Amino acid sequence: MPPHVNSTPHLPFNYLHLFLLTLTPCIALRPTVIFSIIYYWFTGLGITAGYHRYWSHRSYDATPIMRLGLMFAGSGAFEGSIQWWSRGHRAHHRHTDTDKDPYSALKGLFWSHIGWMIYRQPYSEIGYADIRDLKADRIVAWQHRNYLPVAIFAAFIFPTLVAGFGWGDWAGGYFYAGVLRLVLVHHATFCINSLAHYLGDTVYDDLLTARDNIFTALVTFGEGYHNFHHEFPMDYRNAIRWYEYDPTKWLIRTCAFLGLAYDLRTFPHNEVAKGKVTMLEKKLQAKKDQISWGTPLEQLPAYTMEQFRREVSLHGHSWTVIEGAVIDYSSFIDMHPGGKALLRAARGRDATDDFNGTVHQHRHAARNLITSLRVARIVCEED
Ligand code: HEM
Repeated sequence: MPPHVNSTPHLPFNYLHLFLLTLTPCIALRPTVIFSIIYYWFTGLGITAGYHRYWSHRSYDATPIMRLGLMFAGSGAFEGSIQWWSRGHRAHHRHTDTDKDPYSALKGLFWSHIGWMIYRQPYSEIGYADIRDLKADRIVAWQHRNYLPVAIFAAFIFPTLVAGFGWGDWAGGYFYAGVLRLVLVHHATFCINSLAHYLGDTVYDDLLTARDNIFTALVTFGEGYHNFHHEFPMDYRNAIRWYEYDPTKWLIRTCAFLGLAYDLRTFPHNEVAKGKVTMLEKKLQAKKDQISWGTPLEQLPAYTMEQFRREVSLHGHSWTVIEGAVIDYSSFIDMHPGGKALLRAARGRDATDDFNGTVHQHRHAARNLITSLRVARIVCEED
């Protein structure tokens, strides 16, 4: 082998070089990237914990310092003033899925995500929502009056100043922590109106489009348990179990621990359970409706015991009586696990006791089967 030929495979220098070159901007931008991620969460949670769960739904109380923080954070998401946003949101809850709902999911995914902001519905067409409490809130009123400068400062100037003065990355601060972060926060929070009304289960109520879904929760700072939220909007949680993904709830809990938030409202557990069971019953009923359970007993012809016996002896029917119902076992006798003889012996008489344990304690399969074999019902002589 010639001396210059190396048999060990190696990464060609130019590829390695290229790889390191690609990494360089990331390494140089690292503080900006980290800051952008933090600012993304800060402003996103400003919408979910502030605009949404605090001001729109009053699901907890907060100290003035926390309210100021939430106002600043929410302003950085550039989604309108608290007053404007909460008014629309309250209308959305009150008039969900109707023409008065500003972001009705029934108008399509695009409309509920972003269309409602592009093609603005006239203000007068949006349903009424009481916002007197918001108008009386000094922080809300101040932010509403000064919205544009406050939002421009929180969304663009502040992140630019932090990255600029902090580590000299003025352009990165503006672009990554300002513009790009804003676009991402917008779409994440817009998903609450769009995806959260499309994906997932109707765990508590199926009268509305709102749905519970873990994927939507991951995208929306925990607002994806939306069926629960529409059912119990005054609850500070969207996901009720502590471990279920709802960072907004975790933030509020942490703030309560630090003394910044208090009076966290939760809907009584028993009532939440009722909601869930009601829906389970509904789903179960829908499943039951797909199965034939035979003719309902009250719709079958009525015989007295005397008439029943006469019918059997006159026409030779293979009929027996079990729990007040006349059962025609002719189509089943060849398959009866207890054999033909016992069924023949039950012909023309009330075999309820035999069926219920004297001879054999029948289980669900037999009980379900007799609903399809019923041909009449037994009534007392006087009836
Ligand atoms: C006409 C209505 C009846 C139906 C639809 C029916 C149906 C069935 C079914 C599905 C089983 C097997 C599952 C279970 O044990 O629950 C079974 C078992 C049995 N049935 Fe019935 N049955 C009827 C009436 C009766 C009567 C009137 C007697 C007795 C007088 C009887 C005696 C038995 C016995 C002894 C077994 C147990 C068989 C074994 O496991 O070896 N069955 N029946």
